[in-house]
Amino acid sequence: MIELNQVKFRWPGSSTSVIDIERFSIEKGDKVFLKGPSGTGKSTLLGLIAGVSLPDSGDVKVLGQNINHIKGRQRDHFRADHMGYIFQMFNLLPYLSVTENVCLPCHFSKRRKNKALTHSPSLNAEAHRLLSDLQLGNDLINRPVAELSIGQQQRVAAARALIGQPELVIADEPSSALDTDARESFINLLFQECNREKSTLLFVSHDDTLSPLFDQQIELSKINLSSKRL
Ligand SMILES: Nc1ncnc2c1ncn2[C@@H]1O[C@H](COP(=O)(O)OP(=O)(O)OP(=O)(O)O)[C@@H](O)[C@H]1O
Repeated sequence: MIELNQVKFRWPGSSTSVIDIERFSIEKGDKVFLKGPSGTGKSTLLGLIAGVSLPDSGDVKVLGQNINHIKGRQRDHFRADHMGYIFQMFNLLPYLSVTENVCLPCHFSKRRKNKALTHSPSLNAEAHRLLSDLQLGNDLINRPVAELSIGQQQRVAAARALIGQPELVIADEPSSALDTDARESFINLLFQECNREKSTLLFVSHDDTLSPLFDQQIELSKINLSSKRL
């Protein structure tokens, strides 16, 4: 599902690479918990895997496709078709409603739209199914997303990543603003949706109590030569 070879990445203006990974791979269907101290490059690595950032050298392959060799717009399409991304800052569109935000990936990807429609009679119905499983009340679904609490926005971001069952779900600190009960239903839904289509889950968190739930736990410093130099 994911294969990195000799990948180096340096942020503009920085004198050293934040990512320096010789080899790293994740099998299809695996649920992987990625951890490491703050500022060591976890979000940067997720951005490279999603093709949001491009490495200075090396290969990043997702589903056998070398994504740093795909041109800009095609890369955006590839991401929309195959990946659901829960960003640390959510990246929701504040002027759209909750339902509109969740359905958004299906407007960029026919593949995701068709998959969503195999589960529910309409995109809105599928969005509402996911939101209801995430315990987000019906009264909120038509509200502008900016009016929601941070924990509620986090669940909208999760539903948006899961709609249309992408093969790869990338989650960057997705449960940090949730209380214990909401966190449990959040993780359950994430696993249930990923199991349904054998989606791969790459989950970054500082909450170590969640790590035993995953198939694999990876400490970034173990694979990243740059962390070892810090
Ligand atoms: N857009 C950017 N421009 C320049 N430097 C950046 C940018 N984003 C991150 N960095 C730098 O890259 C390093 C790694 O940051 P990153 O966000 O990947 O760490 P992280 O492990 O995800 O941290 P946290 O656990 O706090 O979210 C940091 O030194 C950070 O300052």
